[in-house]
Amino acid sequence: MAQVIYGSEVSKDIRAQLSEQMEALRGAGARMPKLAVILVGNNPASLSYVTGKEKACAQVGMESELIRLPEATTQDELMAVVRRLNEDPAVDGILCQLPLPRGLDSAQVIREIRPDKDVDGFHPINVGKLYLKEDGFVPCTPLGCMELLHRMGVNPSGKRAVVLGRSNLVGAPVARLLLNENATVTICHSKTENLPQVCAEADILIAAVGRAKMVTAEYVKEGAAVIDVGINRNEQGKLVGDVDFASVEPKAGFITPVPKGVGPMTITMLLKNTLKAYRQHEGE
Ligand SMILES: NC(=O)C1=CN([C@@H]2O[C@H](COP(=O)(O)OP(=O)(O)OC[C@H]3O[C@@H](n4cnc5c(N)ncnc54)[C@H](OP(=O)(O)O)[C@@H]3O)[C@@H](O)[C@H]2O)C=CC1
Ligand SMILES: Nc1nc(=O)c2c([nH]1)NC[C@@H]1CN(c3ccc(C(=O)N[C@@H](CCC(=O)O)C(=O)O)cc3)C=[N+]21
Repeated sequence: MAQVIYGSEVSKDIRAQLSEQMEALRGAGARMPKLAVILVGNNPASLSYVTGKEKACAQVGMESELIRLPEATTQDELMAVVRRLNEDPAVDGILCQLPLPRGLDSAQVIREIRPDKDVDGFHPINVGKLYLKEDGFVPCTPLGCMELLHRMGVNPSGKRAVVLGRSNLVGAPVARLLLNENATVTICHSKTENLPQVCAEADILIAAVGRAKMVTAEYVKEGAAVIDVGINRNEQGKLVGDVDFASVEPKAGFITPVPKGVGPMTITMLLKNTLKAYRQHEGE
C-alpha cells in the first residue's frame, strides 16, 4: 500500500513557518507583504479558489486585496487595473485568476504584470528564467508538486519522471523543474501513443490532465511516487483527481489525494512567492 502524503498537512507546517516570519515583521514595525488578486466575473469555481487564497493570507497574517471586476470588463479596463497595482508600492504580488471570461486576452494581461510582482510565475520573463535556471518566480502548482516529492523523500535525480499534461500553467513548468533536478523527463499529452505503457515506466508520475480517474493501476509502476494535480467534479459534485485513487494506492509507493493534496500546496506556494517578492522589494 502506498504512503499517502497530504498537502494539507505539509501546508500546515509551511504556513506555521510563514506565520512566524509575518509576526517577526509585524513585531519590527515593518510594512507587511501584500497580495492583490484580480477576479473577473462570477465563475463559482474561481470565486471559491480566490476565497481560499484570501483565507490563507489572513491565516498567516499577510495582507491581501481582492479586486472584483464585472463579467463585462473590457481588456483596457483590466489592463488599467494591472497597471495601477504595478505602481502601488504597498502591493508585492499580483495574481489574475484564470480562466478569464470570453473576449479577454489572458496572455496580454500576464505580460502587463510586472515580473517582480508576478507571483504566479506566468510572465514570459519568469518562464524564461525557469528555463535558464535563473532565479525568478516559479508557478505555484509545480512548486507544490516538487515540495510534495521532497516530503516523500524522493530525490528526482536520475529517476524516470513522466508528466501527463503539457499546459503552460502546470505540465510544462513541472516537467522543467524535474529536469532541473536531473530527472529523465517524458511529457505526455493528448497525442501520446501507448500512454499507459509510457506512464508505467515512471518512478515519478505527475498527473495534470483534467480527466477524472483516468490514471488507473495499469499506468503505474510498482512503488512509484504519484502526484495527482487534477481537480475534477464528478456527477455528485464531489472533487476527484486525475488518478483513480482506489486502483492506484495498492500499487504506488507514494500517492497524493484529491482533495487535500496539491490544491492546498498551490496556495501555500503562492504565499511563499509573495513573501519572496516582498523581500526583494525591501532589498533583502
Ligand atoms: N491542484 C491545483 O492547484 C491545480 C489543479 N489544476 C488541475 O489540473 C488539471 C490540468 O490543468 P491544466 O494543465 O490547466 O489543464 P489543460 O486543459 O490546460 O491541459 C491538459 C493537458 O492534458 C492533456 N490531455 C488532455 N486529455 C488527455 C488525454 N486523454 N490523454 C493524454 N493527455 C491528455 C492535454 O493535451 P494537449 O496539450 O494535447 O491538449 C493538455 O496538455 C485540471 O484538472 C485542473 O483543474 C490546475 C491548476 C492548479
Ligand atoms: N492565476 C491563477 N493562478 C492559479 O494558481 C490558479 C488559477 N489562476 N486558476 C485556477 C487554478 C486552480 N487552482 C487551485 C488552487 C487551490 C485549490 C485547492 O485548494 N483545492 C482544495 C479543495 C478546495 C475545494 O474544496 O474546492 C484541495 O484540493 O484540497 C485547487 C485549485 C489555482 N489555480
